[in-house]
Amino acid sequence: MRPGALPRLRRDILLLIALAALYLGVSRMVENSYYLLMLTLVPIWAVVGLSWNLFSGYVGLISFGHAVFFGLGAYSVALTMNWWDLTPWLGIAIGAVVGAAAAVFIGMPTFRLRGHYFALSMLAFPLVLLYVFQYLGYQEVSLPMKREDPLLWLQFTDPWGYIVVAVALVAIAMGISMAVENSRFGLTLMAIRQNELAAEASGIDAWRWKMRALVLSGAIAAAAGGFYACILLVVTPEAVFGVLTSAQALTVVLFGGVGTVWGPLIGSAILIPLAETLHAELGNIIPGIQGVVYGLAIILIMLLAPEGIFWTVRDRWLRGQVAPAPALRAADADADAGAARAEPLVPPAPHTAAPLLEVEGLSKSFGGLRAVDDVSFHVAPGEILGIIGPNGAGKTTLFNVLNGVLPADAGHAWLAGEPITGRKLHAICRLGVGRTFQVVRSFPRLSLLDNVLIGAYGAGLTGEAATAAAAEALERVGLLHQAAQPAGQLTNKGLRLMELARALAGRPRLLLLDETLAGLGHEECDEVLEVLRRLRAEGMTIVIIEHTMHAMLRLADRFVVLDHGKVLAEGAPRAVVEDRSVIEAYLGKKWLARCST
Ligand SMILES: Nc1ncnc2c1ncn2[C@@H]1O[C@H](COP(=O)(O)OP(=O)(O)OP(=O)(O)O)[C@@H](O)[C@H]1O
Repeated sequence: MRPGALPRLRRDILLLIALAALYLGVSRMVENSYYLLMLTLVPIWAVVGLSWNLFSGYVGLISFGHAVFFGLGAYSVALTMNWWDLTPWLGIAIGAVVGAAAAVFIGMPTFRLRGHYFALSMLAFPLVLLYVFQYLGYQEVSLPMKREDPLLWLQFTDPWGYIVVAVALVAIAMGISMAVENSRFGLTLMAIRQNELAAEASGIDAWRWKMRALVLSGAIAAAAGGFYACILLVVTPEAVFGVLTSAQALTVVLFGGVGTVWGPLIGSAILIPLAETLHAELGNIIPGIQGVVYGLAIILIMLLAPEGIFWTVRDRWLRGQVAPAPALRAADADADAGAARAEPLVPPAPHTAAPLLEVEGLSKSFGGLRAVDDVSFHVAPGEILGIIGPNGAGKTTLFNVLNGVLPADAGHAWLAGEPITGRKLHAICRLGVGRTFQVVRSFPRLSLLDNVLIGAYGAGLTGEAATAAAAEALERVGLLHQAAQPAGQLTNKGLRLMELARALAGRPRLLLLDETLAGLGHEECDEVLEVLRRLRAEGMTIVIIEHTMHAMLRLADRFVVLDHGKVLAEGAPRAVVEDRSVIEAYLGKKWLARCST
């Protein structure tokens, strides 16, 4: 569980129980059968919305095709009842398994796609299944009437029975969503949504987590579809695989609030009654009025509250309130973690003459441009190596190849003898390569502590051990007192130190720092240098790209100079900055004049 999650979870569960009791109480008083049906549909669409939110809301990949899971669930119940006389309870369970399996098949080819390409590809799956089920002759599958045992066959004479089951279903889906949101799972998904590359560079296997989210989401949507079949008693491809089904799932979440358990509930509670009531009153005059309601809802929400009602209301509520007190002290977290965290945050430098990082003949081209050209160097344990060179020399590309953001065209690199080239970004991080970026990659909506926790999770830590590692990393960079602050509110210095802490929480053996001092004032620069020196004193090995030469001269043990992708010079800092070729290619005549005075 995430730090500080328990009180929030308790409060949310109590609120959920109160709302469920209120809903059941109010619906008990309703007698009109159409409105009873509407009151059954509200929780069902909330469940579908929750399932959509579990994937698209947290991961950030918009799905236009959740009808595929819903439809498979509906057909699972209808067909298993017809073929094998199975109770819908079993049919719903089978549907959930089918939905989860479908998620794996859908996720495998589509996770390569980004943004609207992913969204459009998802649209194809329910459309394909719609025609497949029509072709197979399942245009209209009725559920056999079984009135003898209403609870077993989910065929109630009192329509309120359906509402009770629907509320139970939404409570389960909410429980699952709350558990996800307050756990490592949810935090990891939110990090992937806010900055996938940063999450990967922190050791998170984004593909695997996305797949887990889609499997869970598919299973829940299918369960909702299964119960929907029990209410309608007839399943047709258009009703369950149709575009309106996916649109409804998406709309209730966008309207209520994306990335929160309450969003789908709010969206469903407002939009379903609105659409159904208008349909009942005006359906004869304006056929398809529901589609109009959902379309208008999307337009309105995009204009007035783009993140949904929940976030707009919450942000207004919180505006002007004082930021919460610091979440924890590192010492407390350490005590909590007990024996769970045995390894130190900065591993002692090995007593060996062998290099920690070896790079041999590394090359990377973009079309005809050789950004990194046959680069070789090594870094000793505990050393700080400065990579310098003019703009466009290939420094960042070198880092990108070293930590797996880009594949190398040629050459190899080893970390403590283990090959790292050819491995994936998160795998290289797990081997012990921590990275910060030239343009800071934070998770802006998450607190500082949560940002750094991602680094600990990426290293495979969980629970108290992860919290302790994150708190210790924040303490090392001097940010523990701001642990509860959202990263989006940090200054440039704060963000750069946060990235450093996130890399440290993953217990790296080697840190790759890309222009960590960029944009900092003199005093801020000194503060960050002090943090880096302390890390070096503890044995951390660092490779740092930096243009601020006066800082580099005070920090680095050795320089490698890159120019046009090639190593131009290498050696002790003083010798390198007095090298004529380096002065001509990078430092300039002003530097020479300054050195000679
Ligand atoms: N994804 C890319 N696609 C095409 N060209 C790229 C890409 N990334 C970098 N380049 C080019 O490769 C060269 C090296 O870029 P790189 O960012 O590695 O240089 P750098 O030394 O880090 O520069 P700076 O000091 O300005 O950050 C540049 O000419 C750049 O335009």
